[in-house]
Amino acid sequence: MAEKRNIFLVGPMGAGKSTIGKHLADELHLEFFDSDQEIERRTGADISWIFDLEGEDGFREREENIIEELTDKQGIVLATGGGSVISKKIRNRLSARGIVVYLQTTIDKQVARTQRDKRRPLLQNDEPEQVLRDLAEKRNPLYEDVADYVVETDDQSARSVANQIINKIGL
Ligand SMILES: Nc1ncnc2c1ncn2[C@@H]1O[C@H](COP(=O)(O)OP(=O)(O)OP(=O)(O)O)[C@@H](O)[C@H]1O
Ligand SMILES: O=C(O)C1=C[C@@H](O)[C@@H](O)[C@H](O)C1
Ligand SMILES: [Mg+2]
Repeated sequence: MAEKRNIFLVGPMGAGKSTIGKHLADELHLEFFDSDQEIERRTGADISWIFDLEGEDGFREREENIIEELTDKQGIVLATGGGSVISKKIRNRLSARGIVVYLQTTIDKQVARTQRDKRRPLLQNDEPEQVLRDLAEKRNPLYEDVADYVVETDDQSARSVANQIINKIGL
């Protein structure tokens, strides 16, 4: 990958972007970033708090800025926020600056993987499964549109998904 030295992970909440991204960066000796964690680190506020204070629009603006900045780097693995692809600007930026891998999963797995932690404001309601279905309907075409590679994550450990990505990309 002479001209494209970054790997960007996209996909819905619970697909494993943050977890798999760390394994991938370790294996490839690349630097790891996570847009959600970077926003939290810089603001000193967790994502739910940012949603409360600034609304989703405020969060999306921060997300766009941070992804623009991080994608200026070379030699990174970036786990993006699950909703970041709704921005055309972000999709274009990801495509231009690296290899984009869409981590796919089923709604059932998403529910199982996200139900225990309270970090995701969009799922803090009585019908998280329905929310995930509605988001999938809107966003799956966007993940597909931006992806160079699609990898299914349901029946493998995070570490083996990372290895599968490495094999697929041919690194
Ligand atoms: N392939 C996998 N097999 C089993 N568990 C997994 C797998 N991938 C991720 N997990 C677990 O699922 C949970 C959610 O994963 P993670 O936080 O990496 O998702 P994410 O895609 O980054 O979500 P978000 O968009 O909300 O940041 C974590 O507890 C993680 O350990
Ligand atoms: O799918 C989404 O819209 C989100 C996913 C998470 O990564 C966070 O960016 C936030 O909880 C919103
Ligand atoms: Mg994450």
